[in-house]
Amino acid sequence: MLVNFSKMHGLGNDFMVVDNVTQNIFLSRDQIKRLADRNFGVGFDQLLMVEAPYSPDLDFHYRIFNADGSEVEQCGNGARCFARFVRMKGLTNKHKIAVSTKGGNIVLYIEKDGQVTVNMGQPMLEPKEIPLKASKRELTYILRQQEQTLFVGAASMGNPHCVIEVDDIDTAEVHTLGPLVEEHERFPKKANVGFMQVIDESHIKLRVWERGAGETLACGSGACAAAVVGQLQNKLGNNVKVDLPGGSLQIRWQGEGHAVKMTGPAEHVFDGQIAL
Ligand SMILES: N[C@@H](CCC[C@H](N)C(=O)O)C(=O)O
Repeated sequence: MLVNFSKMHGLGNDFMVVDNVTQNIFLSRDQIKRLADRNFGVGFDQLLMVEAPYSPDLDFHYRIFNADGSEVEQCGNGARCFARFVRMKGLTNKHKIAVSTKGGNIVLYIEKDGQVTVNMGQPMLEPKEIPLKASKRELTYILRQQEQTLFVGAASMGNPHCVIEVDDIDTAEVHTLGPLVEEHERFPKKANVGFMQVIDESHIKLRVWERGAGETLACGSGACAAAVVGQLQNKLGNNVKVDLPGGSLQIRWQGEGHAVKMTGPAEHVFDGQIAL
C-alpha cells in the first residue's frame, strides 16, 4: 500500500497529514507508531487523517492520532494545519471551513495574512466532562503525587488538560512531573499537562507534556486550556499571548458561554509517499 502524505507543522508541533478523501488508507495502531518514529519512520507528534464530512452542514471530518497510536478528540495546531492542507490540495477553496472531530465540531478561518483562526468551541469545565475524578467543579484541584501536593486547574477543549502554574518555565518539571500527571488516576482518560508561567494578564509562557506524545514544541489546545484556566483563576484577561517553545499563539476567550478562539501559523514542510 502506498500512502501519499504531507509533512506540516504548527509552531514545531509536527504532523503527517493524509488525504483520505481521495485515498482509502487504514493504518493500525502499530503502523502509526512506526510511522511516528523519528529514526525509523516519517516522524511526527500527531497523524491527521482528512475524511469526507459526516453531514451536509460540515466540510470535512478529521481524525487525530498521537505518536503512540492512540486516537484522540482534538488538536489545535493540527486544526490550523488541516485548514492549510485542504486548501493546498484543492479539496476546498473556502476561507471558512467547518469540521467535525472526535471531540466535537470546530470552525477554521483562513486569515488574509495566511494565519489560521480556529473557533475551538466552548471549554468544558465540569469534572465529568473533562474527565476528572472530583466531587465538584473547582478553580483549583488538589492532586497528590507521591510526596508532592499539586494545585492544578483543569479543562477540556474536547481533549483533557491539566494546567500547573510555575514560577519559572525553564526549570519546570515537565519531563518528570508531566508523565506522572498524564497518567494520574484522577484523569481516567489521561491528560495533557501544561506548565504555565504568568508574565502579566495578557502574556504567559507555556510548555506542554502531551498525552501520547511527550513534550512538544507547542500545543494549541493546551494554550487554549491554559488561557481558560488562568482567566477563571483571575490571573489573565480575555486576550492572551501564549509563548511556547516553538513560537507564539494568540488566544481570545470572552468567558463562560463563549467559544475559545486561537490564531497562529500553519506551515507545509514537504510532500512524501511511503510504502507500507
Ligand atoms: N498537539 C495538539 C494536541 C494533540 C492531542 C493531545 N496529545 C491529546 O492526547 O489530547 C494540539 O495542538 O492541540
